[in-house]
Amino acid sequence: MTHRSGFVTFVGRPNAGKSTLMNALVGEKVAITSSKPQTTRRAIRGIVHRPDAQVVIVDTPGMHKPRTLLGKRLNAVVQTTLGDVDVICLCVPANERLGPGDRYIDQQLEGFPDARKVALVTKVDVASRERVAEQLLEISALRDWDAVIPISSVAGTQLDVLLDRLAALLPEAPPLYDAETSTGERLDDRIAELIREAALEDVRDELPHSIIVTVDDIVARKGRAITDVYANLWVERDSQKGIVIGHGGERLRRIGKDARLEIEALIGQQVHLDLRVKIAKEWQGDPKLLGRFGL
Ligand SMILES: Nc1nc2c(ncn2[C@@H]2O[C@H](COP(=O)(O)OP(=O)(O)OP(=O)(O)O)[C@@H](O)[C@H]2O)c(=O)[nH]1
Repeated sequence: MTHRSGFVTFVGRPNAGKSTLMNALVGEKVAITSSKPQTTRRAIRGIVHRPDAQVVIVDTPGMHKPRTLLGKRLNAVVQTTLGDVDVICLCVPANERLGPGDRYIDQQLEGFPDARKVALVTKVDVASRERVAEQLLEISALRDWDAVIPISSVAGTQLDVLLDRLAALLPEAPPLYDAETSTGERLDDRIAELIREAALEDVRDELPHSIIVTVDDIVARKGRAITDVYANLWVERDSQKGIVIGHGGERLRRIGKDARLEIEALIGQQVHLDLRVKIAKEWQGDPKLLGRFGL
């Protein structure tokens, strides 16, 4: 049997469902997701193992016109990723009309002539059959795709069809990762992301973009099945600190508890989470701070 392996990435507007799709294909939460746009900040790898193929999925931030230095850096992450992959899938949600944002991203794909290109109409579970059909026609008109596939990550619709197509588009090569590996992410980065996810779901408006999480230390307690995690949740301004902490510390406790449960599920052990809220003044526009945060 021939074995294929290679890299696939999903591009699309913020909130198109890219991270959710990667998790559904990998079968594990390797990327956090949220209803807030621009959740993904790094190129996160998730690995799908099959007997005949290994599909390495690189999740990228959503592509958009940048407004901050952070936005510019996120776009740069996307550009670098696209230059390195075998297949690029453009994701367009079925429940939103194809717009200038999608066309802009489609045009960007011209810069990567060597990659195979697939169009995905996502979230078909929340659109009528007519709408899905319409969207398939519109996206088909954009270019000569290697495949056009309607899918739903939430309902699990056509994910097997998608994986078959992706595997077939990859070059013949031996596996790149060993069979146990589901992600290229480090444990501290995964934990920081789980804390950020818990915080994102709990705050409104522009605050999600201002939040970043760092992990100082992960320490297994001697002789006990419990791990101490020391983490910081950074915001940009004093007023935001108050919002995250909440009335009498209520919101921070809730975020901490939600995050702790997710971290426990990840490491399979009881966790004590020490979470501090700190201020990194206007970090989204500060090159030094962005560098310190690894962005
Ligand atoms: N109904 C439905 N909702 C979905 C589906 N896929 C994703 N979503 C929802 O759409 C929202 C955005 O999903 P994400 O996977 O975070 O989107 P993304 O494209 O990675 O977003 P960015 O990180 O902002 O680029 C979340 O609330 C998901 O639950 C789907 O197949 N069906």
